[in-house]
Amino acid sequence: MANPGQKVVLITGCSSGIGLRMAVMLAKDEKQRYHVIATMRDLKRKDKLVEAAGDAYGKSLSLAVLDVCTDESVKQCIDGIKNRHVDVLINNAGIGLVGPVESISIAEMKSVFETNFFGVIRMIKEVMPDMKKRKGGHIIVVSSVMGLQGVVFNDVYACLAVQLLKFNVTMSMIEPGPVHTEFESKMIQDVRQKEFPGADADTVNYFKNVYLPSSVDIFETLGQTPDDIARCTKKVIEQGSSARFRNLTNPLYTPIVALKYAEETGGLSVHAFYHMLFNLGPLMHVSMKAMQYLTCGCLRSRTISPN
Ligand SMILES: NC(=O)C1=CN([C@@H]2O[C@H](COP(=O)(O)OP(=O)(O)OC[C@H]3O[C@@H](n4cnc5c(N)ncnc54)[C@H](OP(=O)(O)O)[C@@H]3O)[C@@H](O)[C@H]2O)C=CC1
Ligand SMILES: CC1=C(/C=C/C(C)=C/C=C/C(C)=C/C=O)C(C)(C)CCC1
Repeated sequence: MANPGQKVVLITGCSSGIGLRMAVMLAKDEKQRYHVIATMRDLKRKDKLVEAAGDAYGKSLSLAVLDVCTDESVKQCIDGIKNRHVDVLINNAGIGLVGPVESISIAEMKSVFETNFFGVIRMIKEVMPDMKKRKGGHIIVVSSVMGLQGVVFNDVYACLAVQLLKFNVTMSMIEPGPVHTEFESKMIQDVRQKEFPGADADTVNYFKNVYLPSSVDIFETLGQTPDDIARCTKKVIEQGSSARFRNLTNPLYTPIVALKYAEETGGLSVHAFYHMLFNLGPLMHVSMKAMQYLTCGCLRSRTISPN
């Protein structure tokens, strides 16, 4: 149970990766400011978290079952918290899916939306009304640099941020680029097992032999650790109501995002990505470094640095 003065932080998807490291970092806060409710859909996967939490387990860190895809599971978890009081909600649970669109079934795509989109909405619907009543709270969404392309989602989040300001509830997006977690290994394993039915040989070839090696290269050159993302998120929590809405975590990735805003038709980013992927190939990470150099690191200040 939280001590008086401690903020109750609920995190989804804590069995691995970013959620696990956030839970541990906040529970071990040197000033003991947080009580973390680390949730996961299957408690059989708790061992890594319990081990990493050490002494904090059972004190500033407690465990609860929560599957973001089920209304009942979400309700049961929140009802199980004293006064349903959550100060900081961190929506972290999420799954990835790569591959040519024609080879992916609608059911598979729906499962991504069910987790990454409706999972977040489900959590917000359950927790936000109490925050509005209390006139305080912070909702954090671990989104992605890839989310910056998804205008529809961003509109929904932006609208919520404006409305919530009126109730003193802060909304923040954390937008990491590649991070070394199970996300990456699950993606590679998934691709190995699949045959991509419905996609033509050229598409499968570009996907497997051009995109995937480049993607692995990008993870190697730019990849952050889940601790980096946890540190950024801790900073955002500590900024309270002055926290920014968008928080890019990776200064090396900012030039890529900047292209999108530098030229409003989208032509610049489409052609730059095409060139990087199909013409530069193995030299791509050199061009990423060059872009960083050309922007003189001045975009660094536009990120929430983990350091
Ligand atoms: N790694 C990366 O490069 C990046 C990741 N992100 C985002 O960061 C977040 C965390 O991912 P990351 O730590 O990297 O990946 P991991 O695969 O290591 O962790 C994902 C976590 O989400 C959980 N999860 C999946 N489905 C559900 C569900 N229905 N209910 C509750 N929990 C669920 C998983 O639990 P289980 O063990 O039960 O499967 C796991 O604990 C995701 O939202 C992802 O989209 C954003 C940018 C980059
Ligand atoms: C191949 C390739 C790219 C790959 C980017 C990757 C692989 C980003 C991964 C982000 C992740 C994993 C986000 C998770 O939500 C760039 C840099 C766009 C440049 C063009 C070629």
